Amino acid sequence: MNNTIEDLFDIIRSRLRERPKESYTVSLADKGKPYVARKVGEEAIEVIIASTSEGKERVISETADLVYHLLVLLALEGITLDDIYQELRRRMK
Ligand SMILES: N=c1c2ncn([C@@H]3O[C@H](COP(=O)(O)OP(=O)(O)OP(=O)(O)O)[C@@H](O)[C@H]3O)c2ncn1[C@@H]1O[C@H](COP(=O)(O)O)[C@@H](O)[C@H]1O
Repeated sequence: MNNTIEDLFDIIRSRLRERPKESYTVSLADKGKPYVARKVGEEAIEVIIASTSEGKERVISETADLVYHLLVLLALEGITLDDIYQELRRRMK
């Protein structure tokens, strides 16, 4: 359970390398980085809406969508989770 984000990120990166036809990740990436970045913004707005008016279950579901789309964007940027962890650790007081 603890490594779920790492596992999902590995799957996303392997989809982008191997490009299987049925992959949502590949179809998303094919629309271009600006499109993926906008999806991250949309999913963030959906988290806000869920949090202000739709309840905990919807917040969990929309957060999962947000995390997935953010991981796809990071992969397209060539950023690793270690890069993010390093930055978080640098700020840690
Ligand atoms: N975790 C996810 C995940 N979360 C959300 N989504 C997809 O993100 C989309 C979000 O829905 P939206 O309504 O916002 O978007 P949409 O209308 O379907 O699509 P757009 O035309 O707006 O791009 C849905 O189609 C979800 O299926 C995900 N798609 C894939 N994964 C995982 O990513 C990995 C790779 O998946 P594939 O690339 O499909 O093999 C697998 O482990 C999957 O389980």
